[in-house]
Amino acid sequence: MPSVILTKNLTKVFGELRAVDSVSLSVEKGSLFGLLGPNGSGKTTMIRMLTGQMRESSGSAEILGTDPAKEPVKVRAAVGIIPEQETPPSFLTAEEYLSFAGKIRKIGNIEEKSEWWFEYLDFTDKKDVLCKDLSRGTRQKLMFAQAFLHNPDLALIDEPLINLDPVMQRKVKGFLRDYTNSGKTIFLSTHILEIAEEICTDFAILHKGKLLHTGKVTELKEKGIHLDDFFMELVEKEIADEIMEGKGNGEREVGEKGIIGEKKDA
Ligand SMILES: Nc1ncnc2c1ncn2[C@@H]1O[C@H](COP(=O)(O)OP(=O)(O)OP(=O)(O)O)[C@@H](O)[C@H]1O
Repeated sequence: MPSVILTKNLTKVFGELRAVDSVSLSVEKGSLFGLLGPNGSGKTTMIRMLTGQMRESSGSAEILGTDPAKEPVKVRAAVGIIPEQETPPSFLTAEEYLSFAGKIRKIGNIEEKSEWWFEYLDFTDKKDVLCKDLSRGTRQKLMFAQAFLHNPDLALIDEPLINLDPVMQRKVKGFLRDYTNSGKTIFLSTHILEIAEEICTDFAILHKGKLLHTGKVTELKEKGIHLDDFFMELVEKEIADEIMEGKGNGEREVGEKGIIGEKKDA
């Protein structure tokens, strides 16, 4: 399978902090890829670099064959993006915002497509409401619609389900699964492990900017391991290694009852 996202030693440094630290990963076409990590582990910084919103300090990335640092506008035109802080312009109504997003992306039949999204995500009654007066969940629906309006080959979405009610979450999860089953790719950042386990095909775990593991969700399922147990043990082991500074030798054995075994190369 070809890679739609490829990073090599991608790094972002803020002063003394290595927010993303030499991350090399590959995301295959058609995958629903979950980027998992605790608060502050570097997920949003990764997405910002991959979408050309932020330049890397070192290393490189390729998105659909394009370097987002060199051609950010080309990358942003091709992909769908839901940024972490959803902020549709406050002075536009929901309908005006989708129309504006459609014009920027030069999408035909924008009224018809917007109508479909209003109905699909069940917020037709809010289309004339100013974005500033929308609830957080409705703003998230709007950001979701704008990201998928042009049917992108790749969407990078940062915590897209967090403000949605259970009924809407189920609908969006189904949409994401169908979307990737049709050959498109989703790169999803979340710290809700249950959602990742339920819908993702592949996952990567970030901790303090470092890639601790990448793998397939089915591999864990076949071994009867829950993603949250795997995640907790891996992150706790990393923290223990940090405390026992200098002791780590690259092995990640976690004792008799450990589920991780040894560290897999990223
Ligand atoms: N512009 C910035 N300047 C300085 N530090 C930053 C900046 N952006 C992010 N950071 C720091 O980089 C680290 C990674 O932040 P990031 O937002 O990427 O994490 P995250 O995994 O998305 O977190 P969360 O799950 O809480 O949203 C954090 O320590 C954060 O404070």
